[in-house]
Amino acid sequence: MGNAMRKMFDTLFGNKEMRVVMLGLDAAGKTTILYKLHIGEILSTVPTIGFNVEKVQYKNVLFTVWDVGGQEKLRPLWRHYFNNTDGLIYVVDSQDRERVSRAASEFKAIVDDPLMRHSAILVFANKQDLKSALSTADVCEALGLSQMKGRRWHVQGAVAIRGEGLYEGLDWLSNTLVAMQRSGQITSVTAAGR
Ligand SMILES: Nc1nc2c(ncn2[C@@H]2O[C@H](COP(=O)(O)OP(=O)(O)OP(=O)(O)O)[C@@H](O)[C@H]2O)c(=O)[nH]1
Ligand SMILES: [Mg+2]
Repeated sequence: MGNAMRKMFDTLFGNKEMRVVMLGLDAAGKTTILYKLHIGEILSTVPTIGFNVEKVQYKNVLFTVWDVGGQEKLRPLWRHYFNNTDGLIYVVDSQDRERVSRAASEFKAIVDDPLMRHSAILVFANKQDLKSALSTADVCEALGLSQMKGRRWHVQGAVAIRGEGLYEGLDWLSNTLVAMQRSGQITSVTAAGR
């Protein structure tokens, strides 16, 4: 099907395409989440150097999900993925209590970036299977989500290695982005249009 035809079908049937960037500290579980959503399987992962990108269809939304490596030396590259992003998925390793404040400061830098100011924010409080994991409410508090004004956000507890919580999170993200766009709200900013 040609591009123009596809666009017409998409408009008729209400299909939407959304760009999502998935960030978080190294070993938070981002690549595990991406492939669980894309192929329905848990792959054994290695630390991501650079990025992975895959399409994920959920209901009538086709997400293009960018999963970017989270190691410290790679974090300055994150901002190169912000352009034209409708949704941020921020993944936190809930068991990594030592680095939760670092996870919070990196999160703040992302959501304060002018290119990300309209994006909907889904936080996965991942690794809830581990005994000493922070609760979803603790992760919410550590990231200062309640103090964020004028933003659409949601925290979802998850166990990526079992696929738990992932579709609940995507459900929120797709419903929120579709509702925002239907009501005329902007969800993304392009660098050129700043
Ligand atoms: N126990 C547990 N382990 C998990 C969970 N999700 C991911 N992991 C493990 O955490 C490790 C890191 O997962 P990745 O998906 O590679 O992490 P990442 O966020 O992509 O890391 P970078 O690519 O370095 O940024 C792997 O050994 C995963 O199996 C989870 O829900 N529970
Ligand atoms: Mg990775």
